[in-house]
This record gives sequence, structure tokens and C-alpha cells, in this order.
Amino acid sequence: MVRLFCQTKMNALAATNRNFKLASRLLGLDSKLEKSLLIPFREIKVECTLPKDDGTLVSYVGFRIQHDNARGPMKGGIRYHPEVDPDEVNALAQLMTWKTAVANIPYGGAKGGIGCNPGELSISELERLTRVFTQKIHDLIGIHTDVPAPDMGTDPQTMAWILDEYSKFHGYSPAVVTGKPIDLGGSLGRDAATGRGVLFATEALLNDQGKSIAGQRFVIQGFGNVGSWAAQLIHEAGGKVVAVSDVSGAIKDKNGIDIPSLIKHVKEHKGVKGFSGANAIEGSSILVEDCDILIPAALGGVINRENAKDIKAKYIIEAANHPTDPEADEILSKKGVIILPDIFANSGGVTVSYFEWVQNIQGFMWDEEKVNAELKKYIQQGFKDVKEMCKTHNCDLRMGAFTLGLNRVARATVLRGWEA
Ligand SMILES: NC(=O)C1=CN([C@@H]2O[C@H](COP(=O)(O)OP(=O)(O)OC[C@H]3O[C@@H](n4cnc5c(N)ncnc54)[C@H](OP(=O)(O)O)[C@@H]3O)[C@@H](O)[C@H]2O)C=CC1
Ligand SMILES: O=C(O)CCC(=O)C(=O)O
Repeated sequence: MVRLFCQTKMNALAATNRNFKLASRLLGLDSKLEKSLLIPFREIKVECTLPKDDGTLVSYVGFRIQHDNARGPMKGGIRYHPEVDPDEVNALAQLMTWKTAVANIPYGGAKGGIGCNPGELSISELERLTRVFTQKIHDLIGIHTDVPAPDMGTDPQTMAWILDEYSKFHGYSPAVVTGKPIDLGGSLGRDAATGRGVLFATEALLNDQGKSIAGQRFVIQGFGNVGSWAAQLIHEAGGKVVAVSDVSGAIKDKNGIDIPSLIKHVKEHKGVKGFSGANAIEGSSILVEDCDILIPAALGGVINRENAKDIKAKYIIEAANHPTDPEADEILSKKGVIILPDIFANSGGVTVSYFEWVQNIQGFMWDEEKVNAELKKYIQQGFKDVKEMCKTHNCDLRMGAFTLGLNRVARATVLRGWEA
């Protein structure tokens, strides 16, 4: 009990449900419809027993939470991380439902995960674990039911193993996963898509404020797929990335870090630690470093009531999923900090996943220029739609995005006659 009160981070599901309720109230949804929208469609929990390289057996718990399919097949990433827990996966699945609706792509929402530390498993152990997980869920995913993709701790190779294992049961099915290698039907531009979407979303927000990326000072937490692509594209657009962190450590240079050199360093040393072109700082201070724009691109709940008051950024672009607790939202709003919410800011990844799925179904590959140009159109339209809801409901960008997403899913639910 005491520990509960000492926690600074809110439970992810409680936080997501709180935002859902606020948006539902703004839209005036009735309680039956609210219930249909909130309760997940299906929650899958499986034991994955892995024979380790040394012959011992270890068991991991895997989840796939399928939240909603009113607007189309369920869609969302699979995460390998030691902190994966059912409540968080549930929250992430629900966020996917609102995200695909905000992006206006014909999907619902799902999310999966295995509670493991991928850094401690060999490649062959990761492959066996992924294949066991796929064997357990193959009859519940599919091209027109639920389409997984990468998230934290997983990558195109993980998707290739899922594709291959799934295809043993159902025939060759490249469209059953997105974010897969190009050689197996992956889309050009998917690897960079979440980071590129973060760039386009930031540009849309700044343009709306009469500003541009050039000269803005950015701090980025997380330097994996999303953080490193966002950093590279922001750097190319003239933004100054002044501090970056990952699990290995954090670095800072107020004149701007040379991002291409940092990317080279991270490839060689598996982390930002030891980069000679910047000064080492405490990892815990990254979120409160002096900057104009803060981009959390790692874990959820990192911006909470404990550190919100010390944040110096004027803007927060949520590249990570649910990085900001509702309590922190309130503190930051009082300080005038503008937050571009996750369900819009990081929607570039799932949007290009949609393009990948479409290409697989069409059997026709787009060039990268087309992928990036289409992504830009979707993000710019998404920003306009979110702003419109902010005007209608006199609310902030998070509630603008939530009301937009909920409203679209609610309409589909009623049209299908599904309200409870
Ligand atoms: N991949 C995608 O397409 C999408 C991802 N997202 C979200 O973006 C976020 C990042 O995902 P992604 O980039 O794919 O994941 P990756 O696994 O590629 O990268 C995660 C990064 O976060 C770092 N990290 C983990 N814990 C901490 C910590 N406590 N402090 C600082 N850094 C930390 C990791 O460090 P290290 O490498 O040292 O372990 C790594 O740099 C997640 O919230 C994910 O849900 C959202 C939309 C789409
Ligand atoms: O690309 C996808 O399908 C999902 C990406 C994802 O997991 C996310 O947007 O959080």
C-alpha cells in the first residue's frame, strides 16, 4: 500500500482510461457506447517455453491484446522488454485504436509483447522465442484480422521470423506483418517512418505557431529506431539536437551534437555512452535539460508529477507511447507547455505500415519518394483534423486527438450495430 503512494508513475491503463473518459465526456458518448469502445475485443496470454542455447528451459509470458476492430483489422507492434505487463499492453492496444483512427487508416488497434530482455538473449534464442510465440497466436492473427509490426526491442528480423512461422500454417503471407525486411515485401521508408512522421508532425505544429525547425534546440530521450531517425531528420532540417540519451547513458552539447557521427558511434559501441563529440551527463537529467523541444522516444510514464515542474521545454513531441502521465499533463498545461500527443505524433510508423500492407495486397511496390510524400499528406491532414476538434471542443491537442479518434471509432461502431 505504502509503495503505491510512493510511485511517481501512474499505471499505464489507468492513465489511458482517464484520457478516454475525458474525451468521451467532451463528445457526450452514452455509457453503453463508452463501454463498447473501452473493453478490449480479446486478451491473449501465452506461456512461451524457450530452450536456451545451454540446454536449459526458460518460460516467458507473451501477450497480444486485440482492442478494437470496428474500422478494420487490428494493428500494432510487438514489444520485447523486461517491463512488459498486461496492463501496459492493454493501454498500448487501446492507444493503437485511437491512433489508427486519428491517422484515418482502415484499422483497429492491438499490441503485443513478451516480458523478456532481448539484450540478454542470443540471436538463435530470439528466433526460437519468436517462433514459439507465433505458434501460440497464429490462428488469432491474420492479414484481415490482426497485423503485428515492430515496437521496442523488436525489428524487421523479428517480423521475418513471424512471417515465416505464420506461413507454415497458412501459406506464404507477407501481409500478415509490417515493418519486415524489404527482401520479404517490406516497404521502402518504413524503417524511418516513425521518426519521419515525428519530423512532419513537429513541422506542422511549429508552422501553426509561425515557427520552423531550423534553429530550435531539441532534447531526445531514446536513440533506437524512433529516436535516432527523428534526430537524423531533425538535424538535416536544421534543428539543433543538444542532448540525447539511451540505456547506456546521456550526452549533451549546447552547440548541437553531430548526429551522423553519433549514429556511427552507436552502431560500433551499441550506445551513446563514450561519444567523444559531446559531454556525458546524468541519464536521469535528460528530460529537464534546457531546450525548446523535448522528444521522449523510449518508455511510457517518464514524464510524471515528480519531474513535470522542472521541464524547461516549450513543446513536447510524444514519439514514445504514453510518455506523459495525466498528472504531468495538468502541471505542464499550467506552465503553458504545448504537447503533441503520441496518438498523432508517432502515427507515421503505423501509417507507413498501412502503405506496406496495401503494397503487399496489391502486389506492387512503391518507390520511397511516393511513401514519404503520402506520409507527409497523412500527417498534415491529421494535424488539421486534430486542430479542428480542439476548436470544436475548446480543448488541448491531446483531447483534440482523443476526441477525433474516439468519434471515428464510435461512428463505425454504431454503423455496424455493435454498441452494447
Ligand atoms: N518502432 C516504431 O515504429 C514505433 C515505436 N513507437 C514507440 O517509440 C518508442 C521507442 O520505440 P523504438 O525506437 O521502436 O524502440 P527501440 O527498441 O528501437 O529503441 C528504444 C530506445 O529507448 C532506449 N531506452 C530504453 N529505456 C530507456 C531509458 N530508461 N532511458 C533512456 N533510454 C531508454 C533504448 O536504449 P538501448 O538501445 O540502450 O536499450 C533505445 O535507444 C516506444 O515507446 C514505442 O512504443 C511508436 C510508434 C511506432
Ligand atoms: O506499425 C504498426 O503497425 C504499429 C506501430 C506501433 O506499434 C505503434 O504505433 O505504437
